Amino acid sequence: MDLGERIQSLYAKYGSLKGITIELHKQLIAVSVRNEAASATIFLQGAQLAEYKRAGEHPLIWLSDQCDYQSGTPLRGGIPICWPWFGDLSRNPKAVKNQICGSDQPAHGFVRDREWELIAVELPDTETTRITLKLEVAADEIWKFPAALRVIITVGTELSLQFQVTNLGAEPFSFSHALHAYFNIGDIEGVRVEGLEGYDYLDTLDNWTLKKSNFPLQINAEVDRVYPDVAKELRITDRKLNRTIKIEAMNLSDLVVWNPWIDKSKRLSHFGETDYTQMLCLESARLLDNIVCLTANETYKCTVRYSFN
Ligand SMILES: O=P(O)(O)OC[C@H]1O[C@@H](O)[C@H](O)[C@@H](O)[C@@H]1O
Repeated sequence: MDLGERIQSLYAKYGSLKGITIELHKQLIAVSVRNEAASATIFLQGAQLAEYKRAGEHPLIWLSDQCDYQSGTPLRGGIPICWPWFGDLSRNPKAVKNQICGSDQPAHGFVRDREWELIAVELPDTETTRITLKLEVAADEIWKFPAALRVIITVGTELSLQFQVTNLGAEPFSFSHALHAYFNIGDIEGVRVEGLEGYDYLDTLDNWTLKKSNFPLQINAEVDRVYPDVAKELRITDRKLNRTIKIEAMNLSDLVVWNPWIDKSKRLSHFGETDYTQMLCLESARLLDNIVCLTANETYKCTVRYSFN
């Protein structure tokens, strides 16, 4: 099916549902959701939630103005799904690395730029819309294990994402992964991340040295950290937007905190030089000692709830 036919078929299936619009952003198809509580935009490529906004409020999720909406290029911002490895493949445990053929792979796995299928749109009440996307991954030259992935996005007074993986083959496989959320913030110098105090982290900018967080985290330089086994509930307090964002992760033990600051911003794709002041990534993840191993027919599920007040 070409792009036009795909849009037509999605429109025929879901276009008459209240608050649902099928959109084309240059080369990419998105489903736009609007209900009494909130609005959101979800791209089929990568099952990537790109926007979420509660009615009358500032957007919760940051999306770059410089996205080019081209097939094969993940959008900068939103909540990319990183799977079956997170970050640099060479930094993943052997169980993940050894499954991947070819070491010269892009960061964050290969499902960010795959076309997912929209399989359900549900409207349980006037303030809630639930969107389900699915991707079947076949054994190929990079990855040898058939798997079914699902992302269930609930748009309402809060936003939630459930990620599921089922092993469809006979062999077990392992993966790391993350829901790489970019939060929209008023000004990076006025935010604090609370809930990490007392936890250890690996400072990837200092040769992965193990360090301890003693205070709520304030960001005034480049940050790229992996926190293994963190609290299930974290908060971002944002002085400028006068709000507190709550992140509740279920079955996701780890967290990555990332802000590129000034120099790295200049090297990033689709990222303006001062965009680092408006975003902060808190990425709920399963990494390092907490990677997931699935045997035949087994299903893994995790959920993150994002809310603010
Ligand atoms: O440019 P990408 O592949 O989307 O990655 C962005 C960032 O993603 C973060 O998760 C990593 O910790 C950073 O090191 C990385 O730069």
